[in-house]
Amino acid sequence: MSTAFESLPIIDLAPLQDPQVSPETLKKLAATVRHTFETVGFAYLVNHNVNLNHEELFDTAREFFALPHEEKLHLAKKTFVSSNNNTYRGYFPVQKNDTSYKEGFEVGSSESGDSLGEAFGKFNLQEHNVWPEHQPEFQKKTEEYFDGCTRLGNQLMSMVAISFGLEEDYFEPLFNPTASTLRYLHYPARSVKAEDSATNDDDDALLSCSKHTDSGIVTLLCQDTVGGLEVQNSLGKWIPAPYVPESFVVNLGDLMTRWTNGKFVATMHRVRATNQDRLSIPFFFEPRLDCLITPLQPCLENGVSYYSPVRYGEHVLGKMATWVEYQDDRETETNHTQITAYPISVA
Ligand SMILES: O=C(O)CCC(=O)C(=O)O
Ligand SMILES: [Fe+2]
Repeated sequence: MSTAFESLPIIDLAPLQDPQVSPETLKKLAATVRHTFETVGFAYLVNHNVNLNHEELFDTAREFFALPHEEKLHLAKKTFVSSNNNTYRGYFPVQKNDTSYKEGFEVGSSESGDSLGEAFGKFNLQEHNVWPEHQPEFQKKTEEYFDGCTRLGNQLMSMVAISFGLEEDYFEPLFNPTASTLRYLHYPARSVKAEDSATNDDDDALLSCSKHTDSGIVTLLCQDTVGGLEVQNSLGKWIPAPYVPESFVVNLGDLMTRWTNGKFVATMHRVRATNQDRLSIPFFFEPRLDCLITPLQPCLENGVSYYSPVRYGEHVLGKMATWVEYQDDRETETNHTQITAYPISVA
């Protein structure tokens, strides 16, 4: 059940980095993780084991978004450039009249291919990544970061397992191979005086990303120093989640609520517009495409399960129908090509 939190808790993962850690200490940490996931659904993670040099990571993101618009379009999903083959991975441009105001580039596991389970629908959820030409460093750094986030995602799921009295490695086979997505995001500066119809939330906040809950399991977000992320508490109040050095912001998606039979909360969040460009890099830690999400036994209430089982891949396809980056609408193609570029300053 969500609560009237006034700030995001900080979870110190140092015990996970200690090879001599005792089972009692792990249990204590697992209980903290569970409590946070049951009440706030959002936290900062510090002392994690991802080799995270924020400056370098954001330089990598900036390098991508600074590519010529035409080069980015070459990597765009088929929804935007019908002659391209990639349907699920790749670039999406800022869209006119969108309630969000962002461009992004998405990659999946380098182990994609046939190993994630069976294929689902007209979007190929297991297609190979596309990469900018002549930028081997970009691919290498992105893949390293993807692997680091995957390790951290697995560690968090082992804390969840311990907290419910399950085997520590209960979730591991369900996340291997993972259908996770790493998304580089660039929110161009947006001012109140913007010509295009800027999005305002019901409290009149000008937004760059409209309010939503994430759809999957666990999100690990790395954000730059600009700020703007806000998280809604149980009273409806928006609580800022500013940059904390070398941390991740962790939050849960709707499927985690389902998996825990309603115990863990997928908390609403949004991004306020600023007059500066903002970069963020969410990593959506997801299971195998064929993983069946059935409420966990220890989460049942007197044996009662409140949610029917759903397969991860099918759930994603259902959600995609509502995501603007996947609207199969020829109008969209015309719309976005009117937007020639959103230059980003390269530091
Ligand atoms: O950019 C952010 O801070 C949040 C992004 C987000 O919520 C999302 O992509 O789901
Ligand atoms: Fe989100």
